[in-house]
Amino acid sequence: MENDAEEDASLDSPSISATPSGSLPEVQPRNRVDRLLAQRMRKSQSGSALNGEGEAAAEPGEATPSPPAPEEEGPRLIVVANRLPVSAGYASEGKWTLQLSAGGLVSALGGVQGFNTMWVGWPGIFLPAGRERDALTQTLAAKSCVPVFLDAKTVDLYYNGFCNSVLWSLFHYVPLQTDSRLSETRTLQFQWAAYQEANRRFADVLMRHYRVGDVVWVQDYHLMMLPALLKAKSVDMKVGWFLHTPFPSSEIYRALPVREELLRAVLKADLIGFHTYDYARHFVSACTRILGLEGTPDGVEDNGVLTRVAAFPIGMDPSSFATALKRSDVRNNIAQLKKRFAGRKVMLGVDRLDMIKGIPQKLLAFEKFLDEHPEWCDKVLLVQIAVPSRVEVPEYQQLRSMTHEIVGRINGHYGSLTHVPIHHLDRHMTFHELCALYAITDVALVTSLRDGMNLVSYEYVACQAANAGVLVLSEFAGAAQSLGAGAILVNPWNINDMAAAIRNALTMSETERRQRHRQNYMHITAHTSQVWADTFISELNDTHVEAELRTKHIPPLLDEEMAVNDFRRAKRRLLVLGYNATLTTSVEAPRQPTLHFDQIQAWTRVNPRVYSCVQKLCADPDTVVIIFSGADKSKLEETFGELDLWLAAENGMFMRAPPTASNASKEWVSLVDVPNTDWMESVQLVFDYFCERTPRSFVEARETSVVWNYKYADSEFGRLQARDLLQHLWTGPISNSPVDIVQGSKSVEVRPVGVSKGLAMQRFLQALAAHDGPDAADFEFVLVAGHFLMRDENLFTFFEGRSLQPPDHPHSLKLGSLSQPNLIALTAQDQPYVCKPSGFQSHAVPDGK
Ligand SMILES: O=P(O)(O)OC[C@H]1O[C@H](O[C@H]2O[C@H](CO)[C@@H](O)[C@H](O)[C@H]2O)[C@H](O)[C@@H](O)[C@@H]1O
Ligand SMILES: O=c1ccn([C@@H]2O[C@H](COP(=O)(O)OP(=O)(O)O)[C@@H](O)[C@H]2O)c(=O)[nH]1
Repeated sequence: MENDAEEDASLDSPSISATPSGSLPEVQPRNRVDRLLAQRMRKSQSGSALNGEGEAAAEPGEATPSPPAPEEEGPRLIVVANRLPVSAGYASEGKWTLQLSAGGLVSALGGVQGFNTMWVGWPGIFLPAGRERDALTQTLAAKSCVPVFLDAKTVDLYYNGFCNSVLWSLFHYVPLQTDSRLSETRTLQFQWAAYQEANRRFADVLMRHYRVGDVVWVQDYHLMMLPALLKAKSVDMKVGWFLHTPFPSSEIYRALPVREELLRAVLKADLIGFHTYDYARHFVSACTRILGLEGTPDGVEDNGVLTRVAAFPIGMDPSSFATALKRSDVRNNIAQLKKRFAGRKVMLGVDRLDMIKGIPQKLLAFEKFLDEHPEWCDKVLLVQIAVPSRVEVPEYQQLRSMTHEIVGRINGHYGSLTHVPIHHLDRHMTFHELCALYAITDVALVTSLRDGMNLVSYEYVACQAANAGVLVLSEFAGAAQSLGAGAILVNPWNINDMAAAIRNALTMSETERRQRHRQNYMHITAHTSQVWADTFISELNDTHVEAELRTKHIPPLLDEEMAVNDFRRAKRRLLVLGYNATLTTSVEAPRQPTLHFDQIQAWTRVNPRVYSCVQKLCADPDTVVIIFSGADKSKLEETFGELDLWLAAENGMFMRAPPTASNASKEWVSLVDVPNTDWMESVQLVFDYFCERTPRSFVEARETSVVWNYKYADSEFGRLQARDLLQHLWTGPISNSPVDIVQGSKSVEVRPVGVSKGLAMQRFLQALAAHDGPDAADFEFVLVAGHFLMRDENLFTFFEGRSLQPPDHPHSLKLGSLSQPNLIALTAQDQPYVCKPSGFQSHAVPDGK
């Protein structure tokens, strides 16, 4: 596309960054975070000299990007895209012309105002370091653009190769091609290496310009590694990623050889956006099925860290088209075109010449229509703009030949001396030429085989206020989900259906046309590119603040010595201890393919040193100990039954008081209502089936829960099996049962809904007070140590911010260490407490206590 750059963007293009004020957008504050941001925005707006002087905002559709504002105060929006909104052309020594780049991404972002925006991207030209590169950099700086220079080889492998032959194809449901030559395999490796290298170059350039507080918005499939690279350099950076193409079904995506690397890298962003809910759902499903992560209604969760995933349908700027249609040159153009095509209906196609746009299918449907309705032959014509795109890629070159062949055939067959059915233009139109064409068209044909959104359909609607022309729209374009009500939807693979749709559109009554147009017009004016950008950025700010708040919940490392002192000083103490992997000695399971839970039970032993420490602690009348475990009652009883401590089995489902506690019996009591367990048998059957398929995994069947554990299996294979197992469970035995599925690091547990350690802890404290008197639960020191899962074990939140002391007590509870993700510790002192992942055997039991 960059090759046919002719016009100067300053004369004939929508504004790409009309931000004379350099201000952030005024979005309606929705919550506390929004209000804070809105305050900041107002501050930055009032500080803006240009705004303060009341300079008019640039006219949409006409203005050039605003000058850079490197010295301006306040956060900026940094848009990082493969391509800058302008592509460079050499004029003369030290002089460069800039041409607006093509495609919906640039059109949409061009319609966005109100941000202090800086662009980072490739300028579409190869230049060695030196005077000319410096001159171009300066020219671009005047448009708030920062170039990332790439060499020809990198662009070929990264852009033509990995981006367009691999990712673009696959994301549009075109299967990856395999060549029998060994060199082809190497090519993919080189392309992948170049893709990573190019992403690193973008990251390096961005980091040279980034200022703390800036919002970084990464665009599209070209830069999927960028969120990870940026976060590695600055963990606090606000990073959003938006995909402009479809995200395919995980069944398609999983064919990609580097599927995991790309997913993991984009997941580092704070917010991930797609055009439609379907694409977002596909992405979440790819993360759950390929990475084994958990999909939630808000996004994807990895060990307690959430990446927000949501749909943000893009739009365009209808006002720039309305303004353009009033210009005298555009009106003259409209008049000329009307005169030229008088007496005939005009159909229009505007596409980059791309396989996904379904241009051959459109032509074939037109041919079919003419064949079936010869009476229309000299009464209708199709203007097809096929903008050259990615001209270096062989598939695009083949498409061009094929398209020309079909056009030639149709024109040869159905044309006459006075009429040419298809006006096919292999060229880029200027914005104002396009406006005129849109305005005189009776029927627009958008026949994409797949399309992220398709803004041409929006633009057509924007220019049809007078005519109320008909939009024939592929059901495979993202736009079908927003403009489907007013358009005639077609399956582009069904040529007969499309031919019928053409007839329907050409003969539709004016009343119906106006009704359909009104429907679509309402949509495009409500869902503009401005709304899209404002919503995304506002959501990104919120998400980032929420993530920071969550991170603050992760306590700092504890100081061991201080913890011991705190323990000594405290008058009353509570120790909440896990069992498995906290008090036990780890053992290597024998290398046999089949393992049974009974065997595992037999090997699992409490570390003798730890046991004697726990014994001493229990003997202390001021220290209360409770062992909190997923294990069943019998195991806990057999191991700790003689000690003067509390036991909570099956994650708090059952509790037993110490044998010596006053009024205590050796009876287990249920902490929550004993649930219906009708589902257990069928779940166990599924688990058994997976045990057979997964060597060295085993099933633990308890009274009210069942666990499939693969900690001794091959971890990679186990993870894949766990993913499959989850699918089986969700669609099978538990689909209507009152259960929770809890995914551990190497296990899957099904348990009654609502059983949680937080709730059980609350019941335990009540039981303690009932047994030992109302003061028994007044602790000055609390330690919780165990390999508790982050998501389901809400012990953390139970203690967090809670003072077990009377309000005037000097000690408040404080969160402790996370020296290992699953190990938590709390203390009642001001200073945090140390607890090592190896358990607390080395330090938690002070000598002489
Ligand atoms: O930069 P190119 O390789 O020349 O390609 C042009 C752009 O094509 C793609 O556009 C997509 O974005 C539109 C706006 O969101 C959407 O309506 C359309 O369906 C997509 O195809 C590509 O995603 C961009 O990155 C390119 O710049
Ligand atoms: O000759 C042309 C053809 C297209 N476009 C613009 O290119 C964009 C195409 O965006 P769309 O979302 O339809 O598809 P994409 O090309 O991004 O896949 C639209 O804004 C068009 O106005 C243009 O400026 N000149």
